[in-house]
Amino acid sequence: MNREELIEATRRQMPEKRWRHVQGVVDTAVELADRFGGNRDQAWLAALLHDYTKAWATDRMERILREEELPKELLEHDKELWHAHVGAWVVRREHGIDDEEVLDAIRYHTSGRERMTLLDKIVCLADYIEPSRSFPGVDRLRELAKTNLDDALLAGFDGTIRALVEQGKVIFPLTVLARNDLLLTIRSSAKGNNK
Ligand SMILES: Nc1ncnc2c1ncn2[C@@H]1O[C@H](COP(=O)(O)OP(=O)(O)O)[C@@H](O)[C@H]1O
Repeated sequence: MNREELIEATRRQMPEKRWRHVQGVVDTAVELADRFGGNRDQAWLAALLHDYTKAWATDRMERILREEELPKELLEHDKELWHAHVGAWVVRREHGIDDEEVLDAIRYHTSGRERMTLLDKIVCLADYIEPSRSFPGVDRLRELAKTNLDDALLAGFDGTIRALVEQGKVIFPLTVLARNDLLLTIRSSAKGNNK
């Protein structure tokens, strides 16, 4: 399958508004890859496929989550988180995507994880700041993203965690682990710079 066919197959999975979001994430992820020394082909592919099953019916995703080798604890958490792992599984199966770094960036684009790779960070941050996103604080993230990937992503996770607490929602713990890990990385690199 060539690039155009993959684009078309992805576009068919979702309504127009979500497709515009995906296009924004693709453009932003490639920009971030150029800015921070990431691989632009992997950034393009992971961003294109990151929301592949986002618009699928919940029961379709649930069936895959239950029947395939996917983390069962997701079933206890917000359904919003399911499409990331299910999407990675589906694009491997349907399109033969076998680049594990790309698949991980898809799997962890919503929750984050500890020790995120550069590609994970690029896709996750692009998802927060692509041009059609509007939420309180998004402009601050865009500003931070001009110079510092980790600072911008940390601010993104902080905002997500804060919003989930304010809404009284259960927090999928990987986001807290991702946030703590980033914070410690930022602090230790600041100490290193002061030596
Ligand atoms: N750790 C978490 N626990 C629970 N819900 C979360 C967590 N992280 C993100 N979410 C929720 O997942 C959703 C992600 O939505 P959105 O960013 O539109 O999806 P996508 O990342 O696929 O583009 C938001 O509703 C957000 O509150």
